[in-house]
Amino acid sequence: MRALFRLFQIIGVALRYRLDLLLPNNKPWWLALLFSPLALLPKPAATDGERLRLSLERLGPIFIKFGQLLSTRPDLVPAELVLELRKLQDKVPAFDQTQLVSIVEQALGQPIADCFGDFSAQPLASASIAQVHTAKLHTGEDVIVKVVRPNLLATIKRDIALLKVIAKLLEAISQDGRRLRPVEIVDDYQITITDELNLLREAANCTQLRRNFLGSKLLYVPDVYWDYCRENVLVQERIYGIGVSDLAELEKQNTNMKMLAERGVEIFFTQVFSHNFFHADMHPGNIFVSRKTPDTPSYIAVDTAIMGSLTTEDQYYLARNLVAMFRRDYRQVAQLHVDSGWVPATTSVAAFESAIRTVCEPIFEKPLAEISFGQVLLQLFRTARRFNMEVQPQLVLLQKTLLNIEGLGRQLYPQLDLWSTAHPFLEAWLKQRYHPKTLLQEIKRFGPEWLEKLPHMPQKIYDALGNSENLTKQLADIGTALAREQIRQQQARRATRRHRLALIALAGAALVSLPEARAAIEQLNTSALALGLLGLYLWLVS
Ligand SMILES: Nc1ncnc2c1ncn2[C@@H]1O[C@H](COP(=O)(O)OP(=O)(O)OP(=O)(O)O)[C@@H](O)[C@H]1O
Repeated sequence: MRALFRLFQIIGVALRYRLDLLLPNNKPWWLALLFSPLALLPKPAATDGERLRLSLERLGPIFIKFGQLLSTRPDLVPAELVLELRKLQDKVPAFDQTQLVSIVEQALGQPIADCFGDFSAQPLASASIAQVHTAKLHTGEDVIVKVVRPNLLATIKRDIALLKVIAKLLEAISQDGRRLRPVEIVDDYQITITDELNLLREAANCTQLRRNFLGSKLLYVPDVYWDYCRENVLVQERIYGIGVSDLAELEKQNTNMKMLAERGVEIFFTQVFSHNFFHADMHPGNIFVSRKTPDTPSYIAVDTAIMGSLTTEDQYYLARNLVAMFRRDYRQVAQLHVDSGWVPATTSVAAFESAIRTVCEPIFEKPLAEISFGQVLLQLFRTARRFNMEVQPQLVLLQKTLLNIEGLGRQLYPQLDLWSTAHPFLEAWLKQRYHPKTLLQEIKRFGPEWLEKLPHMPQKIYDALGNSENLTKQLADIGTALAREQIRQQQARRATRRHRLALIALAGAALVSLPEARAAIEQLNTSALALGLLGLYLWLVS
């Protein structure tokens, strides 16, 4: 019942903001008929993007977050909508204080005062999924307490189910709608938002990221207090950095902006290639700059809910692709896409190469400091999609993060030359991958596993041979059935021909035995007779 009410609410908002005008032009007749009365209404003054943003804001946090996700998919969503959706803010009112206390106490199984010395009921931040409070542990450490909003799961489930219905409808009504891949976007969203609900997952990601950068000059990750972490409560060391978008404050302490921007890029590539574990929600609200050593500045990252990692193969192909792209070796880029299996093996490498060249040449004509790495990848994936590249969620996540990092870096230091920072890193990584030392390490790493499997190998080979024998037999059976069917069809064709021959012979005998018919035949000229005989012959053999 609630879902039905919500559906009507969504339809009401969609009509109010004339979202029907956003639908593709080639909609089916019944839908056009359904919307035809709306044509009588005056044309709205606001742009498509503005109306979409306002309607999402009206539908609440789950839709706002969905809009934010859409804004990170310029590979699918038109640029005008992306710009407008980026304005979506999910700052929502804090939830009731008594509810807050009861959630924390229930989760931790003890009164708040027993855990924290100084718990602030006033949130430091309040977003759609969770809100963050400050506190002090009895041992003296300053911490933040992140608490998931109550009753969120049911709301998310209901809203996502409705979003899926809308997405399926959009896919069903037109080809343009399908091209936007709405179902895929909603699925992606479902995974992201459900992951964000589980703070134990975020805590585990945080611990791993912290370990990866322990002792690093580039990035600091706050510690997690595991004793106080539950699925809906996270307690973490409080950090006191400068927000990365607070340029005035950064300038005030004479931060080395060039180094800061370059270190951002270095962190990204270290995470993707050295650790294979990257922070995939790098928006400015989650990144801080340490107040220590402004001449060699370092970052602090929070909110590790969304992390990405690639398969070893994707890591390798990505590195080679980036290097080939920047050498403008489009043939190799196309070939790598085929070799990696990102596009089907049947793809014409020449046609793909030409398409990549068409989109990339205008980008590479610019000076290096103006080239957007993220845009290059975006254009590449867009082109690859036309060649049936399967969507690789982790690669999309990576490309989105790269766009974020780049945007951030250029804000700090507009002349940032990403390629000069990234290139040596990628070349070194590729070289190191084939270094005998690395191979030895791999053997050491996987050696015990291989040894473990070795005694079972003869049995496995025997089974595989058995399976292949079965397969051969099955193929032989299929072959026999096909041959039988062929023989049956041949026999049927022969029988038809015999019947037709008999029919012609009978008709001929009848014609010859009738004097009138004989006279008529004699009247026919040779070409008509030849044509008739040819017709009879074709009928016979058809
Ligand atoms: N360890 C911390 N120390 C100090 N401030 C923090 C810490 N963690 C989070 N914050 C503050 O709280 C804000 C929200 O935290 P966080 O991003 O983890 O929550 P969120 O609900 O996922 O928000 P959003 O959806 O906007 O990313 C951060 O932008 C930051 O200002």
